[in-house]
Amino acid sequence: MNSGTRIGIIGSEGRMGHALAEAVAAAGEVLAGGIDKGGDPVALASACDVLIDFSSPHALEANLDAAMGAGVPILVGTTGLEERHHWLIDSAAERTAVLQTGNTSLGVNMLAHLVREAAARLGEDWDIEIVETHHRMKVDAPSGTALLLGEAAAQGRAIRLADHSVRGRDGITGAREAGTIGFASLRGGSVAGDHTVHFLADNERIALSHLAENRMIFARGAVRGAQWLIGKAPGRYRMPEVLGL
Ligand SMILES: NC(=O)C1=CN([C@@H]2O[C@H](COP(=O)(O)OP(=O)(O)OC[C@H]3O[C@@H](n4cnc5c(N)ncnc54)[C@H](OP(=O)(O)O)[C@@H]3O)[C@@H](O)[C@H]2O)C=CC1
Ligand SMILES: O=C(O)C1=N[C@H](C(=O)O)C[C@H](O)C1
Repeated sequence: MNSGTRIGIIGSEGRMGHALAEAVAAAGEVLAGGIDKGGDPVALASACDVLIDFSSPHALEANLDAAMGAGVPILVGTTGLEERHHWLIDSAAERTAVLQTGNTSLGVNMLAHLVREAAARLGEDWDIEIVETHHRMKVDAPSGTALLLGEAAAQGRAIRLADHSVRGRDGITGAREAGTIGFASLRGGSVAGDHTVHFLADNERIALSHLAENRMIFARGAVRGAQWLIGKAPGRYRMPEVLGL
Protein backbone atom coordinates (compact mmCIF):
# COMPACT_ATOMS: atom_id res chain seq x y z
CA MET A 1 0.00 0.00 0.00
CA ASN A 2 1.29 3.51 -0.86
CA SER A 3 1.64 5.56 2.34
CA GLY A 4 2.52 8.84 0.57
CA THR A 5 0.91 12.22 1.08
CA ARG A 6 -2.72 12.26 -0.12
CA ILE A 7 -3.06 15.12 -2.61
CA GLY A 8 -6.41 16.42 -3.88
CA ILE A 9 -6.53 18.35 -7.17
CA ILE A 10 -9.08 21.08 -7.93
CA GLY A 11 -9.22 21.53 -11.71
CA SER A 12 -8.21 17.90 -12.24
CA GLU A 13 -9.45 17.58 -15.84
CA GLY A 14 -7.71 20.76 -17.01
CA ARG A 15 -4.33 21.16 -18.70
CA MET A 16 -2.61 21.64 -15.35
CA GLY A 17 -4.74 18.99 -13.68
CA HIS A 18 -3.37 16.34 -16.04
CA ALA A 19 0.23 17.51 -15.54
CA LEU A 20 -0.31 17.50 -11.77
CA ALA A 21 -1.56 13.90 -11.77
CA GLU A 22 1.66 12.90 -13.55
CA ALA A 23 3.81 14.89 -11.11
CA VAL A 24 2.02 13.44 -8.06
CA ALA A 25 2.73 9.91 -9.31
CA ALA A 26 6.34 10.76 -10.20
CA ALA A 27 6.88 12.12 -6.68
CA GLY A 28 5.58 8.85 -5.17
CA GLU A 29 2.58 10.58 -3.57
CA VAL A 30 -1.08 9.54 -3.65
CA LEU A 31 -3.69 11.15 -5.87
CA ALA A 32 -6.56 11.26 -3.34
CA GLY A 33 -9.05 12.54 -5.89
CA GLY A 34 -9.90 15.42 -8.15
CA ILE A 35 -12.83 17.73 -8.87
CA ASP A 36 -13.86 20.17 -11.58
CA LYS A 37 -16.77 22.61 -11.97
CA GLY A 38 -19.72 21.32 -9.93
CA GLY A 39 -17.52 19.05 -7.79
CA ASP A 40 -17.56 19.08 -3.98
CA PRO A 41 -14.38 20.61 -2.48
CA VAL A 42 -15.55 19.73 1.06
CA ALA A 43 -15.64 16.00 0.30
CA LEU A 44 -12.29 16.24 -1.50
CA ALA A 45 -10.65 18.13 1.39
CA SER A 46 -11.85 15.55 3.91
CA ALA A 47 -10.15 12.79 1.88
CA CYS A 48 -6.70 14.35 1.53
CA ASP A 49 -3.72 15.81 3.42
CA VAL A 50 -3.30 18.81 1.11
CA LEU A 51 -5.21 20.50 -1.72
CA ILE A 52 -3.76 21.85 -4.97
CA ASP A 53 -6.03 24.34 -6.77
CA PHE A 54 -5.45 25.16 -10.46
CA SER A 55 -8.99 25.99 -11.51
CA SER A 56 -10.79 29.33 -11.61
CA PRO A 57 -11.00 32.47 -9.42
CA HIS A 58 -14.76 31.76 -9.16
CA ALA A 59 -13.93 28.59 -7.22
CA LEU A 60 -11.47 30.16 -4.79
CA GLU A 61 -13.76 31.05 -1.89
CA ALA A 62 -15.37 27.59 -1.70
CA ASN A 63 -11.96 25.93 -2.00
CA LEU A 64 -10.46 28.00 0.84
CA ASP A 65 -13.54 27.30 2.99
CA ALA A 66 -13.16 23.57 2.35
CA ALA A 67 -9.46 23.64 3.26
CA MET A 68 -10.18 25.56 6.48
CA GLY A 69 -13.08 23.29 7.38
CA ALA A 70 -10.99 20.14 7.00
CA GLY A 71 -7.88 21.73 8.51
CA VAL A 72 -5.75 20.92 5.46
CA PRO A 73 -3.26 23.26 3.75
CA ILE A 74 -3.91 24.49 0.23
CA LEU A 75 -1.67 25.59 -2.64
CA VAL A 76 -3.44 28.05 -4.96
CA GLY A 77 -1.93 28.27 -8.45
CA THR A 78 -5.02 29.76 -10.09
CA THR A 79 -4.38 33.16 -11.71
CA GLY A 80 -6.65 36.04 -12.65
CA LEU A 81 -7.06 36.84 -8.95
CA GLU A 82 -8.30 40.29 -7.92
CA GLU A 83 -7.79 42.24 -4.69
CA ARG A 84 -10.84 40.65 -3.06
CA HIS A 85 -9.38 37.18 -3.72
CA HIS A 86 -6.19 38.19 -1.93
CA TRP A 87 -8.27 39.32 1.07
CA LEU A 88 -9.95 35.89 1.11
CA ILE A 89 -6.53 34.23 1.03
CA ASP A 90 -5.23 36.43 3.87
CA SER A 91 -8.29 35.57 5.91
CA ALA A 92 -8.01 31.80 5.24
CA ALA A 93 -4.31 31.95 6.14
CA GLU A 94 -5.31 32.83 9.70
CA ARG A 95 -6.75 29.32 10.03
CA THR A 96 -4.71 27.11 7.71
CA ALA A 97 -1.47 27.15 5.71
CA VAL A 98 -1.96 28.72 2.26
CA LEU A 99 0.59 29.12 -0.52
CA GLN A 100 -0.60 31.28 -3.42
CA THR A 101 1.63 31.98 -6.40
CA GLY A 102 1.30 32.95 -10.04
CA ASN A 103 4.10 30.56 -10.92
CA THR A 104 5.38 27.43 -9.17
CA SER A 105 8.48 26.91 -11.34
CA LEU A 106 12.00 27.26 -9.99
CA GLY A 107 13.08 29.26 -13.03
CA VAL A 108 10.43 31.98 -12.73
CA ASN A 109 11.02 32.39 -9.01
CA MET A 110 14.75 32.77 -9.70
CA LEU A 111 13.91 35.30 -12.42
CA ALA A 112 11.82 37.28 -9.90
CA HIS A 113 14.86 37.42 -7.61
CA LEU A 114 17.03 38.76 -10.46
CA VAL A 115 14.37 41.30 -11.47
CA ARG A 116 14.11 42.61 -7.88
CA GLU A 117 17.90 43.03 -7.78
CA ALA A 118 18.08 44.74 -11.17
CA ALA A 119 15.21 47.12 -10.35
CA ALA A 120 16.86 48.03 -7.04
CA ARG A 121 20.24 48.77 -8.64
CA LEU A 122 19.20 50.48 -11.86
CA GLY A 123 17.93 54.04 -11.53
CA GLU A 124 14.47 55.30 -12.46
CA ASP A 125 15.84 56.37 -15.85
CA TRP A 126 15.61 52.66 -16.73
CA ASP A 127 12.05 52.01 -17.89
CA ILE A 128 10.54 48.61 -17.00
CA GLU A 129 8.20 46.75 -19.40
CA ILE A 130 6.96 43.18 -18.95
CA VAL A 131 5.90 41.13 -21.98
CA GLU A 132 4.22 37.73 -21.70
CA THR A 133 3.14 35.20 -24.34
CA HIS A 134 0.70 32.32 -23.72
CA HIS A 135 -1.35 29.73 -25.60
CA ARG A 136 -4.60 30.72 -27.27
CA MET A 137 -6.79 29.15 -24.53
CA LYS A 138 -5.55 31.34 -21.66
CA VAL A 139 -8.41 33.40 -20.22
CA ASP A 140 -6.68 36.00 -18.01
CA ALA A 141 -4.26 38.87 -18.72
CA PRO A 142 -1.75 39.95 -17.69
CA SER A 143 -0.60 36.52 -16.59
CA GLY A 144 -0.17 35.81 -12.89
CA THR A 145 3.55 35.46 -13.57
CA ALA A 146 3.78 38.88 -15.23
CA LEU A 147 2.14 40.37 -12.13
CA LEU A 148 4.51 38.41 -9.85
CA LEU A 149 7.47 39.82 -11.83
CA GLY A 150 5.93 43.30 -11.70
CA GLU A 151 5.64 42.98 -7.90
CA ALA A 152 9.31 41.96 -7.76
CA ALA A 153 10.32 45.02 -9.82
CA ALA A 154 8.16 47.27 -7.64
CA GLN A 155 9.69 45.82 -4.47
CA GLY A 156 13.16 46.49 -5.88
CA ARG A 157 12.15 50.11 -6.44
CA ALA A 158 10.36 50.33 -3.09
CA ILE A 159 7.09 51.41 -4.75
CA ARG A 160 3.56 49.95 -4.84
CA LEU A 161 2.87 48.15 -8.13
CA ALA A 162 -0.82 49.15 -7.96
CA ASP A 163 0.18 52.84 -8.06
CA HIS A 164 2.61 52.48 -10.97
CA SER A 165 1.37 49.78 -13.35
CA VAL A 166 0.27 50.56 -16.92
CA ARG A 167 -1.73 47.90 -18.76
CA GLY A 168 -2.91 47.54 -22.32
CA ARG A 169 -1.88 50.74 -24.13
CA ASP A 170 -4.10 51.79 -27.03
CA GLY A 171 -4.65 55.00 -28.98
CA ILE A 172 -3.07 58.40 -28.18
CA THR A 173 -1.53 57.40 -24.89
CA GLY A 174 0.90 60.30 -24.53
CA ALA A 175 4.57 59.80 -23.74
CA ARG A 176 5.57 57.14 -21.26
CA GLU A 177 5.25 58.29 -17.66
CA ALA A 178 8.54 57.96 -15.76
CA GLY A 179 8.64 55.33 -13.03
CA THR A 180 5.79 53.22 -14.39
CA ILE A 181 5.90 49.45 -14.98
CA GLY A 182 4.21 48.45 -18.25
CA PHE A 183 2.53 45.15 -19.17
CA ALA A 184 1.80 43.65 -22.58
CA SER A 185 0.18 40.29 -23.38
CA LEU A 186 0.34 38.12 -26.53
CA ARG A 187 -1.96 35.11 -27.06
CA GLY A 188 -1.59 32.34 -29.62
CA GLY A 189 -0.64 28.78 -30.45
CA SER A 190 0.38 26.38 -27.71
CA VAL A 191 2.98 28.48 -25.84
CA ALA A 192 3.24 27.15 -22.26
CA GLY A 193 4.37 30.55 -20.93
CA ASP A 194 7.09 33.02 -21.93
CA HIS A 195 7.98 36.10 -19.86
CA THR A 196 10.52 38.86 -20.53
CA VAL A 197 11.22 41.79 -18.25
CA HIS A 198 12.77 44.60 -20.27
CA PHE A 199 14.89 47.30 -18.63
CA LEU A 200 15.28 50.14 -21.14
CA ALA A 201 17.55 53.17 -20.80
CA ASP A 202 19.00 55.63 -23.31
CA ASN A 203 21.18 53.68 -25.75
CA GLU A 204 21.15 50.37 -23.85
CA ARG A 205 18.70 47.64 -22.81
CA ILE A 206 18.61 44.54 -20.64
CA ALA A 207 16.09 41.73 -21.22
CA LEU A 208 15.63 39.02 -18.57
CA SER A 209 13.57 36.08 -19.83
CA HIS A 210 12.06 32.78 -18.74
CA LEU A 211 10.64 30.37 -21.35
CA ALA A 212 8.49 27.47 -20.16
CA GLU A 213 8.82 24.50 -22.55
CA ASN A 214 5.98 22.50 -20.97
CA ARG A 215 3.63 22.42 -17.96
CA MET A 216 5.58 19.82 -15.99
CA ILE A 217 7.82 22.56 -14.56
CA PHE A 218 4.71 24.09 -12.94
CA ALA A 219 3.30 20.73 -11.85
CA ARG A 220 6.54 19.56 -10.22
CA GLY A 221 6.87 22.88 -8.39
CA ALA A 222 3.26 22.65 -7.19
CA VAL A 223 3.72 19.12 -5.82
CA ARG A 224 6.94 20.23 -4.09
CA GLY A 225 5.03 23.16 -2.58
CA ALA A 226 2.19 20.89 -1.43
CA GLN A 227 4.65 18.50 0.25
CA TRP A 228 6.33 21.44 1.96
CA LEU A 229 2.99 22.77 3.29
CA ILE A 230 2.21 19.61 5.28
CA GLY A 231 2.49 20.34 9.00
CA LYS A 232 3.04 24.09 8.51
CA ALA A 233 1.32 26.48 10.95
CA PRO A 234 -1.52 28.66 9.61
CA GLY A 235 -0.08 31.49 7.52
CA ARG A 236 0.47 32.72 4.00
CA TYR A 237 3.57 31.22 2.42
CA ARG A 238 5.44 31.90 -0.84
CA MET A 239 7.31 29.80 -3.40
CA PRO A 240 10.80 31.20 -2.62
CA GLU A 241 10.47 29.74 0.90
CA VAL A 242 9.73 26.32 -0.61
CA LEU A 243 12.60 26.55 -3.08
CA GLY A 244 15.11 27.99 -0.61
CA LEU A 245 15.66 31.10 -2.78
N1 LIG B 1 0.70 29.12 -10.77
C1 LIG B 1 1.22 28.46 -11.81
O1 LIG B 1 2.39 28.07 -11.83
C2 LIG B 1 0.33 28.17 -12.96
C3 LIG B 1 -0.95 28.60 -12.95
N2 LIG B 1 -1.82 28.27 -13.94
C4 LIG B 1 -3.19 28.68 -13.77
O2 LIG B 1 -3.97 27.56 -13.41
C5 LIG B 1 -5.31 27.74 -13.85
C6 LIG B 1 -5.76 26.55 -14.68
O3 LIG B 1 -5.02 26.51 -15.86
P1 LIG B 1 -5.28 25.38 -16.95
O4 LIG B 1 -5.17 24.04 -16.34
O5 LIG B 1 -4.46 25.72 -18.13
O6 LIG B 1 -6.82 25.68 -17.30
P2 LIG B 1 -7.93 24.66 -17.84
O7 LIG B 1 -9.05 25.52 -18.33
O8 LIG B 1 -7.32 23.65 -18.74
O9 LIG B 1 -8.40 23.89 -16.53
C7 LIG B 1 -9.16 24.47 -15.52
C8 LIG B 1 -9.90 23.36 -14.82
O10 LIG B 1 -10.56 23.95 -13.68
C9 LIG B 1 -11.89 23.50 -13.68
N3 LIG B 1 -12.80 24.45 -13.05
C10 LIG B 1 -13.36 25.56 -13.59
N4 LIG B 1 -14.17 26.16 -12.69
C11 LIG B 1 -14.14 25.37 -11.60
C12 LIG B 1 -14.79 25.42 -10.34
N5 LIG B 1 -15.65 26.42 -10.04
N6 LIG B 1 -14.50 24.46 -9.42
C13 LIG B 1 -13.66 23.46 -9.72
N7 LIG B 1 -13.03 23.34 -10.90
C14 LIG B 1 -13.27 24.29 -11.82
C15 LIG B 1 -12.26 23.30 -15.13
O11 LIG B 1 -13.36 22.40 -15.19
P3 LIG B 1 -14.50 22.57 -16.29
O12 LIG B 1 -13.83 22.21 -17.57
O13 LIG B 1 -15.53 21.62 -15.83
O14 LIG B 1 -14.92 24.02 -16.26
C16 LIG B 1 -10.98 22.71 -15.70
O15 LIG B 1 -10.93 21.32 -15.55
C17 LIG B 1 -5.32 29.08 -14.62
O16 LIG B 1 -5.72 30.11 -13.75
C18 LIG B 1 -3.86 29.25 -15.00
O17 LIG B 1 -3.50 30.57 -15.25
C19 LIG B 1 -1.43 27.50 -14.99
C20 LIG B 1 -0.14 27.05 -15.08
C21 LIG B 1 0.85 27.35 -14.06
O1 LIG C 1 -2.50 29.78 -17.95
C1 LIG C 1 -1.34 29.31 -18.10
O2 LIG C 1 -1.09 28.47 -18.96
C2 LIG C 1 -0.28 29.79 -17.22
N1 LIG C 1 -0.62 30.55 -16.24
C3 LIG C 1 0.26 31.10 -15.25
C4 LIG C 1 0.26 32.61 -15.34
O3 LIG C 1 -0.83 33.21 -15.50
O4 LIG C 1 1.32 33.21 -15.21
C5 LIG C 1 1.62 30.48 -15.25
C6 LIG C 1 2.15 30.03 -16.57
O5 LIG C 1 2.72 31.12 -17.23
C7 LIG C 1 1.11 29.31 -17.42
